Amino acid sequence: MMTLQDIDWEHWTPVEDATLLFVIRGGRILLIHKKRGFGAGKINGPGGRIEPGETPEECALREVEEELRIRPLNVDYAGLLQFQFVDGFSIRGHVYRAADFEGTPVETDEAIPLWCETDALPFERMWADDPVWFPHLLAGRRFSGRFIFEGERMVEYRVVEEEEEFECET
Ligand SMILES: COc1nc(N)nc2c1ncn2[C@H]1C[C@H](O)[C@@H](COP(=O)(O)OP(=O)(O)OP(=O)(O)O)O1
Repeated sequence: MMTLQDIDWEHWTPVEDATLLFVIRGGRILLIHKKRGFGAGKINGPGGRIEPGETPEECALREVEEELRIRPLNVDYAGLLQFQFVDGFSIRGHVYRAADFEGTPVETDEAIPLWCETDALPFERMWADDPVWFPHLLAGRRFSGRFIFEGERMVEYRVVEEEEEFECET
């Protein structure tokens, strides 16, 4: 079975680059029930794949607007997630948090909005990696994580807190 140590992470290039953006306000976090795309059927943050010519932050804002019709405000970079699947697929997630937003979240073709208390998250309906990095996200810390997945099963992971300056180029 593939392990974290089998991968040269410094030279690792993902098949896909994607984003996640979490609005966290007043003890609640805005999640979505994902209707299509990778991870359809799960609860996740709004987000999606980065398009050519787009920065990760531009993608994060575009995806939230497309999926929930809101505009996040006071956005800051939160972390980086590197997912390697044993079948060869890989995806890198650039994670952002926002302290506020304009508009009203609505259901779209892509997502159903879901406000959750930050101390009662529905991890059983989320990706298996989420419980290991959400504590950093919710605490306002920067983090990075490396993960091996076999299908939807998380085989191994390493998540660390990062310095403020840490950010990744695509
Ligand atoms: C493997 O673990 C993962 N955990 C979490 N929390 N989120 C993940 C994981 N793997 C991928 N993601 C996220 C990253 C992106 O937000 C989406 C994938 O992008 P998606 O397929 O939704 O991309 P779109 O461009 O929106 O695609 P469609 O236009 O076809 O909907 O999953």
